[in-house]
Amino acid sequence: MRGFAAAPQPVEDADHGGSSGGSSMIEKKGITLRGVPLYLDMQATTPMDPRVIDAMLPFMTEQFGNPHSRTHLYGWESEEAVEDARAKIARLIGADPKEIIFTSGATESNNTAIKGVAMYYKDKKRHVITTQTEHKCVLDSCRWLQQRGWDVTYLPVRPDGMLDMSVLEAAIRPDTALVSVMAVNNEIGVVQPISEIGALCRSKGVFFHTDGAQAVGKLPLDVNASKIDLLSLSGHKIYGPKGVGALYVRRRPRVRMEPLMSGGGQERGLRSGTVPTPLVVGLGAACEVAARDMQSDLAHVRRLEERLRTGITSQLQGVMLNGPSDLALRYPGNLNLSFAYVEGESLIMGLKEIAVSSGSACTSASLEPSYVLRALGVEEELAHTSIRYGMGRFTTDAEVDRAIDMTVSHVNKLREMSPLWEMVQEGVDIKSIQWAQH
Ligand SMILES: Cc1ncc(COP(=O)(O)O)c(C=O)c1O
Ligand code: FES
Repeated sequence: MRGFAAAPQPVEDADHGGSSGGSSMIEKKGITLRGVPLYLDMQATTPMDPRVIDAMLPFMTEQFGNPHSRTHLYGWESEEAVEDARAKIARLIGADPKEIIFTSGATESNNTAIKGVAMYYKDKKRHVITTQTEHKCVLDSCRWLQQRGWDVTYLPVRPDGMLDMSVLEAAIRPDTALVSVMAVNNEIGVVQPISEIGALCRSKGVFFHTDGAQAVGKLPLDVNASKIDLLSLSGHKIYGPKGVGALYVRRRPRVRMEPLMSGGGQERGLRSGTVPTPLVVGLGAACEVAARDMQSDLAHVRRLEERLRTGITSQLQGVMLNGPSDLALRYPGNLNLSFAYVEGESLIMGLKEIAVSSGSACTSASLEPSYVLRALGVEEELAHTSIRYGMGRFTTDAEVDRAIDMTVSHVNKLREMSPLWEMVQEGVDIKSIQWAQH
């Protein structure tokens, strides 16, 4: 991680001549690690930027007032800080501050947008459209509606993860209330054609919601230019705190919705509950920094992605990219690769010294590999050996180089033990083999 003291420092392992003396063993969940793993999982969460922590601290100490207290200075200064944060979030996405609702994160924003809009318009419109590759919280919110009598269309995507505009257009009906399509996919980084979707939805009189958890603060996004009616964002994906997010709700043309939370009527009645000043201030600071640093952050992850991808593919055959290869269509901080001729579980277990995410089911309770990769048509074996490398603002060249070394040496080691790999080396066409059924 570069530059900042608060960012977690990787512990170099002895094999790579590290200087930080990280030979101490860590025992966790039955796995022995040689030190703190190298963190390349920025889609899961990001470390807080020290500038964000600095902004938050006063609101966890002296300035602890309830922002809704109207009768004293403690309340007034908290309210001022909350409104300042709201303006910073609005500025990042080209919105009016009045259109920003604070929530606990993108999960709540997505639930509120989808269920809230569908319930408000339920008498006239009972159809919702989304895609098969959305985040679980979007898919589950849609299932929730289905169980209560709504009709939901889950659109397929192309093999690179992109939504086909003609498929979307054909799915829109007179009773469609909402289209929900994420801006950037969390597993494969594909960037959906948000402006085209917005224009189509506006022309058909359908509201357009986008889950911007992986996009806001990382790629330029403007709610008016892209005709977005509702947008979800999350603090902890953009170097801000966990447990806070926001929902943008358009005022003109006005989007109406039922609140999911009953109570004191805060946030224009759409989200009752005391607004958590320190978290909201942190989100505001994260958005301000993101707006300022977006171009340099992007250039940084573009360079790292190129280094990582070419570093791995120049040394290994049989590596498949999941998602678009065109970097105009993929957020470069996300590189998702599948490794042929290795066994999924051994690959994941062997790479425990790098904190990455996997499309394999080894890491979860389900036995199915990633539904996102399956929706792209990735073969089951390759879905099992997929690794998502997530890079960000604080990722360094040295970390990427270690990830390349570890990946290459581990994949080579597994392939040396693989009879399948031996056959491939000998020129046998694996697909032509009749495997014994059992
Ligand atoms: C695309 C996407 N949507 C929603 C979420 C949920 O965000 P939060 O953790 O803020 O609830 C995530 C995070 O995993 C995500 O990647
Ligand atoms: S690799 Fe573990 S379940 Fe597929």
